[in-house]
Amino acid sequence: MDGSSLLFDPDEEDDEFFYQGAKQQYRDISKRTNKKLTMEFDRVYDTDHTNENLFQECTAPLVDAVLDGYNCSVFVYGATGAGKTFTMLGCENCPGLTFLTMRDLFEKIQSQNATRKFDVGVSYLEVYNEQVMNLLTKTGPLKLREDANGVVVSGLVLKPIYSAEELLHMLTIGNANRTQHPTDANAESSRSHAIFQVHIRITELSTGTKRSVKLSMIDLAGSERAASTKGLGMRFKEGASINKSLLALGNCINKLADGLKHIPYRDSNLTRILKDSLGGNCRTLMIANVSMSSLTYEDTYNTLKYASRAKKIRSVLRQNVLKSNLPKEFYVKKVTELMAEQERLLQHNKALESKLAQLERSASSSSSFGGFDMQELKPWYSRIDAVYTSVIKLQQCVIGLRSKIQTLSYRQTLKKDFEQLRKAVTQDQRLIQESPLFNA
Ligand SMILES: Nc1ncnc2c1ncn2[C@@H]1O[C@H](COP(=O)(O)OP(=O)(O)OP(=O)(O)O)[C@@H](O)[C@H]1O
Repeated sequence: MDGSSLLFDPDEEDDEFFYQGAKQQYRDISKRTNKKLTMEFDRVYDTDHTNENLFQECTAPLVDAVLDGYNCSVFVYGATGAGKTFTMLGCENCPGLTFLTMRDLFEKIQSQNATRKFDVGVSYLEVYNEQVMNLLTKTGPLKLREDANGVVVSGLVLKPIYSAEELLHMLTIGNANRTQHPTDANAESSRSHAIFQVHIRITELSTGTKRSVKLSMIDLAGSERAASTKGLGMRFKEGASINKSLLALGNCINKLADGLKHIPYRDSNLTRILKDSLGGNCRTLMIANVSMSSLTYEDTYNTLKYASRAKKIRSVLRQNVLKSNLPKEFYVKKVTELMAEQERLLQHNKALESKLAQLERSASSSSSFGGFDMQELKPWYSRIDAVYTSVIKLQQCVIGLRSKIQTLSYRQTLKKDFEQLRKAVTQDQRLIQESPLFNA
């Protein structure tokens, strides 16, 4: 309909039927009434839009967020044949979101090389029939386990990457290993969920601060009704497994949207792996692919319903900062600098205050406010406010740094005590060994 709303199942334009010049009102009782549902989304793209449009508006901002230290995930969801893989991978003339996003990521990394160090590693997994496989090495099934950092894939080794070309090469290898089988709905149907992840460790060269972030691109297998794909045997098992994991995903989305505490991530390996992309510390973009075909009417309706529910999920984001190994001297220097800055601002503030007092004095003695009108005074007031705000911020910073120094001093004292204790013990041991009693 427009850039952010969509009309599902609109009224069809019926040919009007006239009898003897009069329009006839009729209703086909065998026909289901149209749902005519208007749905609101952050953005709706129609058939004129390209993957490049999607990249510019949706995933380019995520690359900036990743480089600012936030985990981000993009996943495509929809009925089989609706265009999920096309959105993610595209074709030669119309590259998909993964290619465009990775190229942008590496360009931005290159432009920041002077001030930051980047260590990049990738993994490419597929969940096929509930089994987790490594698409880069064609190995598996891999086990999932949970630790303090969340769900971990046992035995998964990240492949270090040094250029955008290498990264795209890995993507090609993984795609070639992905499980695909023809269905009636799609000749090249992806029968597994594919999860491409780029893990980046960012080190700020000036401060040594480290951040570890993750960008995940997830191409889900298509939802399908068994009847619509006429799957038999293995294909039926595949379809059932896909639907089971998508059902588990739908349940998690519903519960997260309702703000519930217990989310059944453990119901499938797909939801276990996506745990931090759905409800964790992650900015998540969900792309719902829908087709205009009436063959996928129910699937399209379900996809849109899930997308509407997913829009309600709110997560709390934290920047991923790892501890920095900075010496105590760094903090001492920083405090000294901040205190000098604070002193300068205080002096500046005093000067502004006395200027203001002078103006107020002349204002009280004359109606013209000492030659200034109120409009001229306003900027001075806001400058004073701004200086006060800066002073307060600096004071908070100084307090934080002082407490860090105290902790470091305390640690140093403990270290010294420990050292003395160790020496004393060594000496005692030596005395014992040298004693005649010990040698007897
Ligand atoms: N925007 C598009 N422009 C041109 N071709 C498209 C577009 N979207 C999809 N297609 C074509 O439609 C077919 C099905 O698309 P695709 O494989 O991406 O569907 P899918 O949702 O990933 O399906 P499945 O879940 O079965 O894997 C492919 O041949 C693809 O090239």
